[in-house]
Amino acid sequence: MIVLVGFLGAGKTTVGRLLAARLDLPFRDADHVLVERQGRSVAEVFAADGEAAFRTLEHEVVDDLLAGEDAVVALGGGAVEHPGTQRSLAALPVRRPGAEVVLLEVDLAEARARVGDDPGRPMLARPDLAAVHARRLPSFARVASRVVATAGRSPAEVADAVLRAGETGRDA
Ligand SMILES: Nc1ncnc2c1ncn2[C@@H]1O[C@H](COP(=O)(O)OP(=O)(O)OP(=O)(O)O)[C@@H](O)[C@H]1O
Ligand SMILES: O=C(O)C1=C[C@@H](O)[C@@H](O)[C@H](O)C1
Ligand SMILES: [Mg+2]
Repeated sequence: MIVLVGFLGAGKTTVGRLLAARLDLPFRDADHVLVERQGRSVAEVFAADGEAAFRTLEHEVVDDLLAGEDAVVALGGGAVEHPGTQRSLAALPVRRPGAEVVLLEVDLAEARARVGDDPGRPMLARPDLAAVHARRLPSFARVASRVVATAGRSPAEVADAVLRAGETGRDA
């Protein structure tokens, strides 16, 4: 199992699909599963129930995916904000030997350039998005077993780097 984490716009969904195709594994995206279960968009859940409720729903989805069939799993950009999700990710290599949590790195400016002002990503409306990005960095680092830079790389090049990073833990 490969689990992709990283800030919104890092390319988890895009690269995850490519990796799954290359590895001949199913692709699962926590945001898509949550939306399917809720019958509502991410933006609708944020607007009606708030971010904390979204994180609780997201945690349930992530735990199910981590315990489920072998797959490439893309998480939402804020999944590490939930302490239970952090614990589940930290425990993954013990629960599933060989499983990897891969951090796709992106800085805030690049992330913003990629996603624009997508209304489907309600976190973009936060005036303190820079602080959100900064406070997630240590959580990403704590749960990741591999780290892959995405700046200046196409999604296909990022997927290559994820596969290469298996040997060293870092793709530099
Ligand atoms: N390496 C890359 N270089 C340039 N653009 C990219 C790259 N990876 C993804 N993108 C583009 O950035 C946008 C966001 O990508 P994607 O939806 O895969 O990000 P994400 O990490 O899944 O975000 P979220 O956390 O919001 O789900 C898409 O338009 C995608 O085509
Ligand atoms: O960074 C975030 O907090 C989010 C990222 C997306 O993947 C979605 O999970 C949602 O838009 C929240
Ligand atoms: Mg995504």
